[in-house]
Amino acid sequence: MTLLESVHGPADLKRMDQGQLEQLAGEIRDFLIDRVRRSGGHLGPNLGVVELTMALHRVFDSPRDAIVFDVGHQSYVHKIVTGRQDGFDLLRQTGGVAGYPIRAESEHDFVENSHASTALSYVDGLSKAFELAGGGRHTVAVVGDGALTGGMCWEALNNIAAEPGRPVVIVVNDNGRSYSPTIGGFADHLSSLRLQPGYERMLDGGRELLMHTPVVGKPIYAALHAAKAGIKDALSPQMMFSDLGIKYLGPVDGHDLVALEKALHAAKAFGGPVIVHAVTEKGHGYPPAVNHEADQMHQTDPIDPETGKPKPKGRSWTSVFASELASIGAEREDIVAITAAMLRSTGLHEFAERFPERWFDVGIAEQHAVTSAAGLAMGGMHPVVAVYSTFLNRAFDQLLMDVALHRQPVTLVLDRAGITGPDGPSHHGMWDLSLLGLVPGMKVAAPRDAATLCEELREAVAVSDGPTALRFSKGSVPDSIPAVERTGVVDVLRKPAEGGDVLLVAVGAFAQLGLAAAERLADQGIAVTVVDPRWVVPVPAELVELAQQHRLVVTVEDSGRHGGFGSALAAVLRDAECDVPLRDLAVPQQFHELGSRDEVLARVGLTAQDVARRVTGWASNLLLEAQTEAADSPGK
Ligand SMILES: Cc1ncc(C[n+]2csc(CCOP(=O)(O)OP(=O)(O)O)c2C)c(N)n1
Ligand SMILES: CC(=O)[C@@H](O)[C@H](O)COP(=O)(O)O
Ligand SMILES: [Mg+2]
Repeated sequence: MTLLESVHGPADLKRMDQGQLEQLAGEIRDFLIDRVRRSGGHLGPNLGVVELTMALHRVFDSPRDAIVFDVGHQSYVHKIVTGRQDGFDLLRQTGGVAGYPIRAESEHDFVENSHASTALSYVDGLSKAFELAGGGRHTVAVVGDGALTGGMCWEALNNIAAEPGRPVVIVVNDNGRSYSPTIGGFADHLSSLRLQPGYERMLDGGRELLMHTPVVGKPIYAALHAAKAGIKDALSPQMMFSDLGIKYLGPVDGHDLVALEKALHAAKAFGGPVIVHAVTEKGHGYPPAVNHEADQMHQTDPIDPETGKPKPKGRSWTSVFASELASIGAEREDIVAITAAMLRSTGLHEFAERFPERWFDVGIAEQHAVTSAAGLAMGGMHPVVAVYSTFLNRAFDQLLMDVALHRQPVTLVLDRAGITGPDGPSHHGMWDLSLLGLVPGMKVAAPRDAATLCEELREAVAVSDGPTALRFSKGSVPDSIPAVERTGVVDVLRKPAEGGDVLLVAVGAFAQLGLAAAERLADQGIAVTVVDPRWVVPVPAELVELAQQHRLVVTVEDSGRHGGFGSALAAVLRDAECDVPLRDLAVPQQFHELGSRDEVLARVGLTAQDVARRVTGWASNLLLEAQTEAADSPGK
């Protein structure tokens, strides 16, 4: 039996001696590499927190003490040492362990939301609750250097610093990277501290210095800023803002179990808010991850055991966007690009390589990204802000009041729109259409293939009097789904010779699904016209006339039903006094349990077969009614 097989909970860790712990760390790394190569997942981040997580579970008493992981993508080790090794055979899959903490999985898990920069707010609240309940419980936030660039962290720090008596431990997991190298003034100071010669000297012999390092106050980077002048000045007492009460311990070698445990015990004993600055390496212990040039295997797809590489995938929506934006950038100097710490995964890297002065990485700070874009637009630029759909949620007010209210020409490119899959319910891009439909002056396009993505992107950046957005899915993109004709902005993809009974309006990536359902329905004698609206906010007026030419309108969309395209079209038909019945098929407005994109879509009935079955039911009733009417009034 391996040591790892003997670990069923944190208590097993606490019994181990130093030699066993070192051996266990190696076994956990081997376990991670084996399972994540098979399933895909966040290999780099988790290899970087093996020792840190082991030390946390030895020093603190989870779940009595709450350990909260920011984002949560780096919680695999936490799961491994809290009795869930077996679930890794189906990591991030139905029936296995999720790739993020899940409360229903374990009492050791607190936060399921994968949106960054929330952990400090959670521990602020948890620590208040623990104190109100009598105290005696610690709260620990594990927050990455990337997550620390998010504004919520600073809001939380401001509150945590206000109460020096609360036992809040903030472990900064500083590996210098988000997806790409972490940016920003604070990150610079962290890295300057991490890279100062003095840091190495401290590591070698000055451990007691770490334990008695005086306080650093808010803003932390002000004290770290002094690090640029040399490590000794930065840590000298007069530099610290002790009156603000956040003690700073570090930097600590995040792969040295002894140093980590010393620092964490010191933090635990302190009894007030304290930061432990752990310096780690993403991918640590696995050279293919450490040396991975793009993002140190932040996120890997399943690796083919034969080739040792991820299975080849088709051309992605993201790659089509990446090359088209770079082309547009060559034609227009006013086009600038903004990423929130996800340059490559949102496809802005090609633009950035070609126009190094015209792109900005703002850190994991979507709110700032959108309002900064409004400023860039006011200054004469046309910003393109590329974010995953789900992360736009937190920048809604900035879009509404900083961009749209001022009618500024900002283009949002929402990647991973719709059901995404293995990253769970907080990652699905199912809220954007409901939110964007609320914004006066907003224009939203939903391309159906590579050709319409390029076309609609160009149409979007041509708009100069308000915000525009494109939304497209995760994964492979169809090259071209041709239209048989275009009516205004609406593309007709399928037109029955003798006129249609049903008008099927298929939004964006669901064009293929709509066409497949229409084929099934044709086999049953139901004539279906399939159209792609292309621009879905506001609803194209052409759809009213098209609806009036049919007995039934059905909409299919890969977005939340509440406030989605179908409900917006229904309102437009009502306002036009068009009484053709409409049925809207969309993602049910709920949090969808872990599963692949196809599994989740099948669960909610968004497959060609399900759509055809439901349309058959509706159409048959309508046709029956029509026949009955005809029989009841012959000669009419
Ligand atoms: C609000 C938000 N924006 C973007 C992301 C995508 N994202 C997931 S992990 C990550 C990088 C996190 O970096 P860091 O906190 O340093 O953790 P590390 O991966 O280095 O351990 C990003 C940007 C997110 N989860 N939440
Ligand atoms: C944790 C996080 O937000 C991302 O790393 C997430 O895993 C999305 O991954 P994809 O880029 O594969 O959609
Ligand atoms: Mg990091």
